[in-house]
Amino acid sequence: MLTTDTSREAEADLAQAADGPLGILLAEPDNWALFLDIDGTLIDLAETPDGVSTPPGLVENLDRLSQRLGGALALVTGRNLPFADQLFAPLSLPIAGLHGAERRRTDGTLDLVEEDDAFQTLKRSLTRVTVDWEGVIIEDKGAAVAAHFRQAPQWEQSLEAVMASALEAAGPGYTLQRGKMVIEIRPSRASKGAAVRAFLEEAPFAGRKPITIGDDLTDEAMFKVANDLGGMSIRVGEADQTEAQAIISSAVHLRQILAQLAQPS
Ligand SMILES: O=P(O)(O)OC[C@H]1O[C@H](O[C@H]2O[C@H](CO)[C@@H](O)[C@H](O)[C@H]2O)[C@H](O)[C@@H](O)[C@@H]1O
Ligand SMILES: [Mg+2]
Repeated sequence: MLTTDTSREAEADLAQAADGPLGILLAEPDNWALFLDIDGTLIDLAETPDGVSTPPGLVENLDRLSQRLGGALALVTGRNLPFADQLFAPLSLPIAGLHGAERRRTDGTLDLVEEDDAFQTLKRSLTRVTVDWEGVIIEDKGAAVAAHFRQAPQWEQSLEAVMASALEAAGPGYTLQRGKMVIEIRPSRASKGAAVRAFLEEAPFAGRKPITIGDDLTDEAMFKVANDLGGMSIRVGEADQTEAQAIISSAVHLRQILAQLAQPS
């Protein structure tokens, strides 16, 4: 029974869940691994980075689905690990954070990035330079930093210039990452695609084909990996250009499909 969004479109999505692109998870749960982006995919976008919330039932459904897949379900996000973890507590799923640069494996071991003094100085300087730019938010994620302009699109060009010169100061270990109303500097050592490949070398992901689901530019790297490995790539929401093989219309609809897939059979 649907508890939210009873539109015809949503019901059609639900009816198609078993027959649609994700129905394969029910048919062959031992053959597939699921890699899920967070913002704009599992949870709805909000005006500010801290303004997001986890919809009721999502944690329980992810837990059930993970069990159904023998644990082969991982989050792959631009967030840092502590923020993502508090969104899905008490679950502690395998996860790649900072766009793939950091990982927590299924066995709980961590692969983290140390931020150095120079990067801390750079983040402080970004905050100082933009302090009077009303609506701009600098999100400190440890070894990555995001400059948000969702509430202040008039600052986009200025932020592009500031982030470009900050990237030069950060040096070759970092790269620029564009996203929805955001410009980020993140470690260049791994992408979301590389994180998916790394998970696929480890139990319980090894030997399975990946299904990657995301909504933004950063997710294109994991779409490409899924396509290259004979898996499946799904974009949430329409995009002018994407490597994804299929589209799911919104995060709401994806959650409804996941809820159905998570139901006991
Ligand atoms: O890879 P994701 O899990 O999708 O994370 C990507 C970025 O998401 C967050 O920013 C985006 O969501 C915010 C909250 O809805 C929104 O206000 C912002 O405009 C979006 O760009 C997050 O703040 C970033 O750190 C993530 O990298
Ligand atoms: Mg996203």
